[in-house]
Amino acid sequence: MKFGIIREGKNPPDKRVPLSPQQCLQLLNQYPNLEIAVQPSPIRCFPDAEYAEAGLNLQEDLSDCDVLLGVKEVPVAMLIPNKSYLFFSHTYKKQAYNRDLLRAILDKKIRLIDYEMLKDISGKRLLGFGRYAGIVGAYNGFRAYGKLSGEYELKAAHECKDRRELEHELVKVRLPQNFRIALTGAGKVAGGAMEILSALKITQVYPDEFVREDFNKEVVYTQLNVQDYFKRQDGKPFIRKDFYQDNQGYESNFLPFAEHADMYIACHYWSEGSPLIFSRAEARDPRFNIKLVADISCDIDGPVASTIRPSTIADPFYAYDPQTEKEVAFGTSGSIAVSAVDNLPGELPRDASEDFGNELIKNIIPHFFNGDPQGILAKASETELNGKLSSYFAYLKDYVA
Ligand SMILES: NC(=O)c1ccc[n+]([C@@H]2O[C@H](COP(=O)([O-])OP(=O)(O)OC[C@H]3O[C@@H](n4cnc5c(N)ncnc54)[C@H](O)[C@@H]3O)[C@@H](O)[C@H]2O)c1
Repeated sequence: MKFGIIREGKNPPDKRVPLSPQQCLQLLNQYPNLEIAVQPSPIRCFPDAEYAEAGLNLQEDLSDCDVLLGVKEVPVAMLIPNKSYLFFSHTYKKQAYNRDLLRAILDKKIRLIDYEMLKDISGKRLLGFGRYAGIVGAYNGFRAYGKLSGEYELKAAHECKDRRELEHELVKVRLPQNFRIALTGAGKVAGGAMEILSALKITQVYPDEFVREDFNKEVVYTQLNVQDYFKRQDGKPFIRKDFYQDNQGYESNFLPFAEHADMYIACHYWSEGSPLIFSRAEARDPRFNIKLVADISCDIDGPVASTIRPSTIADPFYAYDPQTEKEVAFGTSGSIAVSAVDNLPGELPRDASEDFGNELIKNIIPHFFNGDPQGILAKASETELNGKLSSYFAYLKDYVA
């Protein structure tokens, strides 16, 4: 079997890779029947020279490969017919902007395995860039706080060579006594963000303690899950499974936490129809105390009222005025500072890529060699080599018609 690592073709260019040079070598050692070719690229975070130095073949034409691996959507003109591809296609929710891409994939008889659809038997996603989104997003939150307070200045994450340098920057962070942080979510993004909180040695407390206790001037944070920031409208106990099955009949329970928090790090997943976490009206409530939101989830005009637009790596911060419901200059009195970069892993592309590659090697690649007994690859294949949608994605028929 021959794998090919494709050059990213989407604009703006993405520097991330699915496998680093060392990870390619690890795979070649592990699977004697495997070959790997790398398409040259001027923009990768691991330059061509590093792949070449590792002894890997750089080749422009990947038509002799069986499986092609990328990161972002592959432009239609770059698709090679009759191959298996792995990348993030953003098509499973029938996203209109990628309809022509999926049509072309069917037309060219390509098997598309979408990274986002690779799940274990319990339905948990097996790989993604979420952890590094959490790491960089939380870091950006503390960078924003330094600017807001004028107490310290952190280097931008994308100017740090790697995660080590980024963590080293954290020694500059100075927070006031009694500073309190609320964090929503319990997935990979939250895990990454909590790595930064733990590097800062910030103490975690239970949600009920967070709203009740005095922490004797200690800086603390609390992690809130759906049952903490939402409640049932009928007052009955919250059962997570029921909420995931049907999100109607719930409302926000976030205000008690917003009343006791100075900073909010949003790491939840949010689905259409779920309650808002805090509304525009709640942001105006005199009890609402949050001054800074690091919104890693980054749903625009969604559950976090202050996230009115995404920000960029080059210009990551803005502010929201709850009274006028408009954007104002960062630092404006009475406003909520916002950090809402929507491509966070791109700020630390080497570390994020290595983390992704490790999960790919551990959780996915073995199934190319073991007959895929649990159907992990099969269930993530939106299309087949015969030019048809797979049975798992038959619901996309009207989308590609
Ligand atoms: N800004 C970026 O660059 C970036 C990068 C990667 C991921 N993300 C976003 O971060 C978010 C979290 O990603 P993840 O992989 O940790 O997600 P996940 O699927 O693991 O879910 C995270 C948590 O969200 C909560 N949750 C689940 N369903 C919910 C609902 N309907 N309403 C409210 N809360 C719910 C639960 O606590 C769950 O543990 C996603 O929205 C993802 O798109 C952003």
